[in-house]
Amino acid sequence: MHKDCKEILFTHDQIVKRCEDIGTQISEEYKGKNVILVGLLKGSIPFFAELAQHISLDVEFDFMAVSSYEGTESTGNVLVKKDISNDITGKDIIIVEDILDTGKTLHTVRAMLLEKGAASVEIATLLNKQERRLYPIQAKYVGFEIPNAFVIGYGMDYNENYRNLPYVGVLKEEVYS
Ligand SMILES: O=P(O)(O)OC[C@H]1O[C@H](OP(=O)(O)OP(=O)(O)O)[C@H](O)[C@@H]1O
Ligand code: HPA
Ligand SMILES: [Mg+2]
Repeated sequence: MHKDCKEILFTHDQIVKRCEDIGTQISEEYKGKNVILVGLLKGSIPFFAELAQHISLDVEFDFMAVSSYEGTESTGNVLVKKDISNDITGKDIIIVEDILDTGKTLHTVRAMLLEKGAASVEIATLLNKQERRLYPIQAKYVGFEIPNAFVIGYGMDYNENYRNLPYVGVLKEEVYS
């Protein structure tokens, strides 16, 4: 375990198993539809890559780069650094995200994709931190519910570090306090 990690919440094996479950569910629920998976960079990369391999449908990939966090706090400004590149008019979108925390990011991005003419926009998130929610937004697919702690690994960072850890863990408070 990394020295800055207080405890491991979910191992790599547990995450892969949830990706299998969610991938199977999506494959059944979207049968016959043209789905576009929209990954939010950077945090979603490992979850996106694993989940996509368990979806047995023809799917398109697209990506947005959005960020709003400095350290452990949201700035409240969702900055779009890269927008999607495909036409999504009339398409069924699943946003693939690492974590749903205050909900500001997904609330903002979902509205943007609907504004561009998507037929439907649902959310698949690896983690849901319900206790911190400030915006009315819900994920259709959730890997795991987590308590109110700052987590790292499997794509998630603190000041751009720890994204490459193969597990999800809690960051030691002494690292950021
Ligand atoms: O629900 P919220 O409070 O909006 O928090 C969730 C968002 O915060 C993180 O992104 P971040 O801004 O850190 O960008 P990153 O993916 O590049 O790390 C995370 O990847 C989510 O997109
Ligand atoms: O707990 C978190 N960890 C990493 N990034 C985040 N973005 C929102 N919440 C978190
Ligand atoms: Mg981040």
